[in-house]
Amino acid sequence: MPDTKESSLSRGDHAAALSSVLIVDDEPDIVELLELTLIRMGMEVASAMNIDDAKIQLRSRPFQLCLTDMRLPDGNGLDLVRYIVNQHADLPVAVITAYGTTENAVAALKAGAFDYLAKPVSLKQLRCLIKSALSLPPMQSATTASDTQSSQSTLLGESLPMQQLRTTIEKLSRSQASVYISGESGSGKELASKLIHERSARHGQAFIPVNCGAIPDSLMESEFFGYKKGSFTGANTEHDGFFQAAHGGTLFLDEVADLPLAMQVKLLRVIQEKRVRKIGDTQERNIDVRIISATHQKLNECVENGKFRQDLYYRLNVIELRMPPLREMREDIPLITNAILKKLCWINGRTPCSLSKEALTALVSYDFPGNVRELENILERTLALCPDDKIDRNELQLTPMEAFQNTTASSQTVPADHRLPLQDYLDRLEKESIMTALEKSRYNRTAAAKLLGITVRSMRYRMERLGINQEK
Ligand SMILES: Nc1ncnc2c1ncn2[C@@H]1O[C@H](COP(=O)(O)OP(=O)(O)OP(=O)(O)O)[C@@H](O)[C@H]1O
Repeated sequence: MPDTKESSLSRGDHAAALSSVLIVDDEPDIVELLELTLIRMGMEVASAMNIDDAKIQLRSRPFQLCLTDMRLPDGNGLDLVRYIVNQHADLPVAVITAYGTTENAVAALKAGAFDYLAKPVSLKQLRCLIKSALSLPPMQSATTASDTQSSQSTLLGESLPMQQLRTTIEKLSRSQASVYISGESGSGKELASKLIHERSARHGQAFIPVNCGAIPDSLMESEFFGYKKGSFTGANTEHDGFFQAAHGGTLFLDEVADLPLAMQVKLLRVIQEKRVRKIGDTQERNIDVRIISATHQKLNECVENGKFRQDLYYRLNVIELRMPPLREMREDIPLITNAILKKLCWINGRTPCSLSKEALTALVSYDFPGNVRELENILERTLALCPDDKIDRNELQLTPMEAFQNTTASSQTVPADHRLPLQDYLDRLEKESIMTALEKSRYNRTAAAKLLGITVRSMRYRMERLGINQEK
């Protein structure tokens, strides 16, 4: 028989009474402690001694959270996590691990656990975990991009890789684990990280994106950790860093491979201790931040050649999400193109435009080294130069090599256009300017971008598009 206990509640606590928690543990003392705490928080509590009993209870009624020990008489807590992820995908499950066994915690997070608590269980952490788990939004079907979200915050595409990606995002949004997003420039890493945040229990809190490659080394520490008034010349007021700004929410570390080694050590410490000390402060303060990181570089190679610390890599890469390049989802190009065109026409107050059949064929055959961002740039440039509402293939001005590499027999009837050599010429000029700026700035991309009057992001995109080696 399931053992169910309810708290006696005042009227005001009624909403909380609807939340019920299943505790799975065979140690009566721990069960009692958890029960007492949860009942005091206004929860309804049921407990199970083993995995079989837990499964029976899970089938018999809905729960809003499951807390399970890792070592159970008839199996491992991980087995229960996997069962819940498969059979009750909407139910967050947290594991309780023995002191110092971080491998178990990481394995549970990888298997889909929402979070973990280390023994001895801190009641403060337990309350925090419960609050987060209960504020998770209901799970969405991830097969199609949600109609309720604007295309700006939706990963568009109906191809298999895109459907799988959305399913994975939906799953890992329901976890507190650190996520590392790999993928080429412009493939939607930042967009994916925003979606993870929006679909997570942290959705009401801040999402702070940080481009690690754009912060001068001398400002790194104060930008990340903040400073107290008077801690250095020019510190006229107290200042919050990225960690304080993201407290309760998500910190997105874009281009994390660009962090200098000295900063990597400091970051690792903050992530491990979950505490931050502002520059000039005497005290460390608790910080609750979920970290999502990304880079277009191969982070494992950066570890191998000593540019990135292995211990930090393991901390950040609990779960890896790979963004497919646009050329691996060619069937999505028409859909994404139309969505971008629609948005651009609307922003510019133009009547809706469309592409000719040949133009669309050319786009679908193009390799897009700069991925969706490059597609956006191509369409923006085309709209600026094309007054008509029908866009032809030659008006797209695709880079010749790639544009003609994969063309079909039918598209070869399109006459050569004088604008293609012009594009070549412009590319050459652009490449020369970038090379000069890079040489002047000793290959510091941030400084070079400043010299050219463009953003670091735009600089990176242009370097990639023009095949300029970034590793110098
Ligand atoms: N599947 C997609 N559907 C709709 N828009 C997309 C998709 N993928 C990317 N985008 C759009 O492409 C642009 C680039 O995306 P984003 O900035 O997330 O890429 P990134 O991988 O973080 O790039 P970088 O490596 O340069 O930082 C954004 O405007 C984003 O909204």
